[in-house]
Amino acid sequence: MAKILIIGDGAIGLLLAHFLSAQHSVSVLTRKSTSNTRFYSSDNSASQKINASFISLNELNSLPKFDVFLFTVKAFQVQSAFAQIKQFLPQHCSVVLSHNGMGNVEQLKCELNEHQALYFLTTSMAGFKSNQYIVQHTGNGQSIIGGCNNLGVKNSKIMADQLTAIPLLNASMNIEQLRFNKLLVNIAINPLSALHNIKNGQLREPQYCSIIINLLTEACNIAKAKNLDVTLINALSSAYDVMARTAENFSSMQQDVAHNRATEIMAICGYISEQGKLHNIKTPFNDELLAKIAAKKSAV
Ligand SMILES: NC(=O)C1=CN([C@@H]2O[C@H](COP(=O)(O)OP(=O)(O)OC[C@H]3O[C@@H](n4cnc5c(N)ncnc54)[C@H](OP(=O)(O)O)[C@@H]3O)[C@@H](O)[C@H]2O)C=CC1
Ligand SMILES: CC(C)(CO)C(=O)C(=O)O
Repeated sequence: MAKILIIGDGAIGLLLAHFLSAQHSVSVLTRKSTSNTRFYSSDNSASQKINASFISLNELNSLPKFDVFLFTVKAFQVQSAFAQIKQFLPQHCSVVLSHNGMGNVEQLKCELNEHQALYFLTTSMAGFKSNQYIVQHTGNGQSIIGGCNNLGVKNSKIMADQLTAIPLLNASMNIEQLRFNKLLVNIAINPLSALHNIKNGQLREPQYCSIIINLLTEACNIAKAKNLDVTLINALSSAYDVMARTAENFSSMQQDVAHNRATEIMAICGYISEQGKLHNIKTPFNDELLAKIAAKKSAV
């Protein structure tokens, strides 16, 4: 049984707390009340109490050391959350990041020692919070974990076994490729659904076809420059497949914009724009969408 600290009690943090607490001792770092009970709810069954301790930052000093630190905050919150937690990392531990979009891994790699393994967890499970203390589990999907530094790559299978309470979890030796594949889906769906205030399935209408092709063409040019194995036809096919499977859902970015919250646009189209500058590749469609979504709410 590992001692796991989940940083962030959002939808994904609560879903993972629910599943992992079946096999491990789980604490969840929250900025909200620590005394309220949190609940997990799914379509077919009654709500269940999440069997984890909810703690605030100033309680961390007095707790025994954790083995695993799992960051389930938004992409643009990782650096500040990590800065708060760094002093509590033991010499030997595992750090796991889980968010949509790119970024953060290179910065965190430099902050960890050779005994601190770094992993990335991508997940297609879906949930939302119906209030501050209840998570609704709305979709079952695969989760994949892969190592991001030497120790993480070496131990990725062991880590997947340790976190096997997460449904449909597998290990990958090429997590960067998988992250990029997920990025392509998010580029095709998130900003356009947010801009036009529509459900994912509505993006299959013909008027969105050319912009989706242009956005993904730019992203594929970046992937090639990074020697990743990506083709436009596969990127389009995955994006339209997810649109069909999540046709009735609003994307996370649509929900962020609708609730006037900061979005993850910098880690999605912003990443393509930034990499375009680095590799001298033009990315006008991603640049334009980045500007339009950033104008709605500053993400940083
Ligand atoms: N929800 C989903 O179905 C899916 C989400 N994802 C991705 O997973 C990531 C998390 O998503 P989601 O759970 O929906 O996002 P939320 O915004 O619901 O959760 C993030 C949580 O982190 C908390 N937080 C941020 N910074 C800190 C900090 N320094 N210390 C403590 N808590 C902190 C926030 O607290 P506060 O409320 O106080 O700001 C918030 O509760 C995102 O990248 C998302 O794109 C991926 C697949 C599916
Ligand atoms: C896969 C997709 C697009 C599902 O809505 C998603 O990851 C999101 O909304 O952020």
